[in-house]
Amino acid sequence: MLRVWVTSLLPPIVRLPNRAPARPYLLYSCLKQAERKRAGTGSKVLQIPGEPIRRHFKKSILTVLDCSVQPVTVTEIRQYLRSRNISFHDGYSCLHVPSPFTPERDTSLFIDKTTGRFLCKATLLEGSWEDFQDSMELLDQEGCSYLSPDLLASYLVDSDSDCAEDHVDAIEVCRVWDKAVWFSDLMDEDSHIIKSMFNITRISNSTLKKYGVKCFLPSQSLVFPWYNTRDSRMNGLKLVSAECRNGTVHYFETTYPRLARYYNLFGLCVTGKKETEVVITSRELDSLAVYQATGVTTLSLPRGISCLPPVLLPYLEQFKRITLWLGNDLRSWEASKLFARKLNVKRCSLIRPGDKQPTPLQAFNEGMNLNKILKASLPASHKSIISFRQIREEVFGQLENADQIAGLKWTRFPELNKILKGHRKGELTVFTGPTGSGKTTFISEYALDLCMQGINTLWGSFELNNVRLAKVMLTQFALLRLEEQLDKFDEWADKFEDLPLYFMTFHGEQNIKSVIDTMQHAVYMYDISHVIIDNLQFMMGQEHLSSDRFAVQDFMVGAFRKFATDNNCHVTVVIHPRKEDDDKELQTSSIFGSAKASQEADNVLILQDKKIVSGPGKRHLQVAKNRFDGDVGIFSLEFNKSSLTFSTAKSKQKVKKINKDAETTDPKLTNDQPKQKK
Ligand SMILES: Nc1ncnc2c1ncn2[C@@H]1O[C@H](COP(=O)(O)OP(=O)(O)OP(=O)(O)O)[C@@H](O)[C@H]1O
Repeated sequence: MLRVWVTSLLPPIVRLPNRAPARPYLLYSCLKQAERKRAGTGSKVLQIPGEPIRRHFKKSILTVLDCSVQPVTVTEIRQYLRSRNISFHDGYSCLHVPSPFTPERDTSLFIDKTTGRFLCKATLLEGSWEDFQDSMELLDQEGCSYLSPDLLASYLVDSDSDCAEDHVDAIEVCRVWDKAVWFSDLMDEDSHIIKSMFNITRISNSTLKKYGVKCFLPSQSLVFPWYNTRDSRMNGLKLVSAECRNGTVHYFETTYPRLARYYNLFGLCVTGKKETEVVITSRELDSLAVYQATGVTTLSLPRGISCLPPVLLPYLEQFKRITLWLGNDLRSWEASKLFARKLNVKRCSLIRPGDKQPTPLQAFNEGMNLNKILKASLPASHKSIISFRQIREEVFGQLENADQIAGLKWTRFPELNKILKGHRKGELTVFTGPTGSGKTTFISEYALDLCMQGINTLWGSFELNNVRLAKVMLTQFALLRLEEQLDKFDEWADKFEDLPLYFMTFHGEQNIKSVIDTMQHAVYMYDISHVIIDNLQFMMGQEHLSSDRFAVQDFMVGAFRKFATDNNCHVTVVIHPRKEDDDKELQTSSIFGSAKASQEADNVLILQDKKIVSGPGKRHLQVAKNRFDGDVGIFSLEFNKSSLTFSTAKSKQKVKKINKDAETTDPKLTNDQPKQKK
């Protein structure tokens, strides 16, 4: 089965005046002749964004990672290409290959070195590594020189629900674009008011026009178009509106299509094919500022610092030098380091946030010399041995931004912020609690809270199936008993769908290697920064039954620790305790096989439900280890059965410091076999 994403093979649904929308059509092909002969290639590594996944929900609610395909390495890809005498050029993030979809067979096809996914820039056909191999087989079978659109079209089937969604989007794009006006056509006074709202009074009308930015007067929004690189038709647009509340201006973005399917590298339509240097920013207005101040080629990312979708990498292959200037806070700095790895650090340099290096628009508005800031960018590649001089600025940045270093704060668990200080990238959190005490329910809300603040989250729920987990999360998200208010389902499900939330399809016993491979893949594809594993017992596997289970557990905790550090990604692992003693609360030593493993975790959280609990439903959350600043403590949680949430109890009990030395080890500990929930 070949699944490809085509933006241009079918006629557009609605035509815009002059420019026709070419919204991506999600197509499923039935390449019966090219049935896979190779074993294990029947399913996909990843769900294509926007694809309808769960039929029993009205709309697709889960973005699922299907983990059944073996990851491909760049060596295997190269070997395959050589074995078929396909010439290729080794690019920065992709291999450049002659496209089997164009008669010219020019090198317009890009194969991602990490995932094997391909994109043909000439036809905008997209697919997996298996799809590419199938296409090559089909080429042989058909005995033709290339796979023409006519030939492919006969194998392609539309996805009705996406077409319907595309149709609605295209109408809206058309309506907004038609009504929007150029700044040069506005009265000076109107133009000034709107520019002031967005702090762009210094951006000229000609810069705005060059980049196709219009103004949509009914909502006083800026309109950023998304043009198709192939034929300059319109794929969609982004509307940015400003609203003043309590003296502060808030900005809101709406995209067509919805954000998960919005892949606009803004500025690409005005970028020359021969340009070799580019500045990448996180906001369209920053790109306008950089361009106007310096004249350099500049692009901005479709979803800011939250992700760099690999599907965009082929468009950046032409650049020999990339400067990432993503913002003026720590999260932007973290994102620029992460994105540089995807882009290939050798060609990247980064602008470090600081007083003298604010966001591009701010720097431009303050009359700073942007060329000078660009010149001061730091190479992203670093040697393994460095001197303090090289990291001195970074140390200063950490001290200067102490609050940001402490991590993202939970909005629903202020007590947790008091003890743990926040959620930080690259850490490993181990979470335990007695059987059936509400571990999954709590950790679901704990992760949802962060996800709602923009933390790209990947769930590995091996015990509870994804539909049941999503039902819990959706209830916690809506803070409503949705089964009694089904009429509100769509409203909440629509909002829920926009969260950067992904699920692995694993269920039941799993092998740690395939789980780690999938996590690695998800980090690359979706810039995941928080992975939740619920729970570790499901990775113990049959092969380990004879060996010491605690040693195996230690090994796995070590593997997650390494993953968290290597990928600067937070991993939260749920672990069942060893034998529980009804009279005693759990402690760190109730969890692990050995002290070595407890050293691996940065944070240890325990959901307590025994001695210190007075009423039904009451729980306490104990922070038993906190490597960041050593503070440990405990606070009470109250369970709300209708919203399935653990709001922090408003009791007088303050955060209590716990004496770590009081912990003892229970020598009579036994294994706790995992049970799978239906
Ligand atoms: N504090 C609570 N009071 C009462 N019921 C709760 C509480 N917390 C969770 N529940 C309910 O208890 C059930 C089990 O919760 P959950 O699956 O989160 O527990 P768990 O600790 O993950 O279980 P297991 O040990 O089997 O993994 C769910 O139906 C949940 O709604």
